[in-house]
Amino acid sequence: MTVRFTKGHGTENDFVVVPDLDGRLDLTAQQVALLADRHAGIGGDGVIRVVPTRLADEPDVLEQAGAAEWFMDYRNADGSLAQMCGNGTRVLAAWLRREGLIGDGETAIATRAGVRRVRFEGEEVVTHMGAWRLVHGDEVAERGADSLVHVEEAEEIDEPYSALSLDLGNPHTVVALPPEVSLDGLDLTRAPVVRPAPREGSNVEFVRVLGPGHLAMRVYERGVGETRSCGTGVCAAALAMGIWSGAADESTQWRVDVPGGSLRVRALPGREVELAGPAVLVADGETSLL
Ligand SMILES: N[C@@H](CCC[C@H](N)C(=O)O)C(=O)O
Repeated sequence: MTVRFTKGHGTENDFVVVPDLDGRLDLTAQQVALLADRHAGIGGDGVIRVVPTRLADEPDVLEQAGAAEWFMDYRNADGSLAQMCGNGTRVLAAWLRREGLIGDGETAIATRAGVRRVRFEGEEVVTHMGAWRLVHGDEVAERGADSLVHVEEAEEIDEPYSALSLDLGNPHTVVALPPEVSLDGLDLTRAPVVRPAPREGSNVEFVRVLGPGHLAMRVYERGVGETRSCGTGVCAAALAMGIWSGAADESTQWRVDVPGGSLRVRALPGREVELAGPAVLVADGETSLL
């Protein structure tokens, strides 16, 4: 079977966008992994199947059909499902606009984490990322943010870093690197170990403060490995920094530099957050699915 695809990226977090406008494409995990394979397939950190929300086969998504015409069916490169992808929402919106399926105004996109609103602002695309929450909220309030979650860079390195777990629709664990540890020097060829182990796994972000409201971040994405950017991860990193400094609930803004570029994060009142950055459509083609 042959499918149409577009390769796109947001700060070099890259995706294979596969339109499924009549909702007939039942992508298996193996097919996704092959599409995402950088040697044997098209290559990407994830695959985005674009499907009308009313044709989605997941009840929680179908419920969003009245609010959002299009569903971002996001899969990680290993074929696993993910609830949300911040960079993916911008690339999907750029693709929908180019295809004439949406206009220039704000659009709503259904995701497994609920509806996300996306708008175009000049060269940038801005996503309202919805509500965020602290995973260990009550304990953080009682015991402070530092001692609850630990991350080891890899299994055999036994110097854990203190971390904070946040839910952005998908799970994140953020480490503020101690000053003596080099962000560039981290070995992210293997998955960092999070303790206690989150039930559904976690994306892990390592962060360094570069200046007021300015961070640098590297990320190990669940279901992928190290990627050059992660939109939900950038939001989690900025918010964690805000929590550690006591400013996450205010209208604070951050610039977060990642290996693939730079993104802007704005904390909104009511524990919501917004992400802004580029979206690039690189190439179009056809490929066969085995
Ligand atoms: N890169 C994405 C997040 C993709 C999903 C993630 N790997 C997960 O499994 O939660 C982003 O830009 O947010």
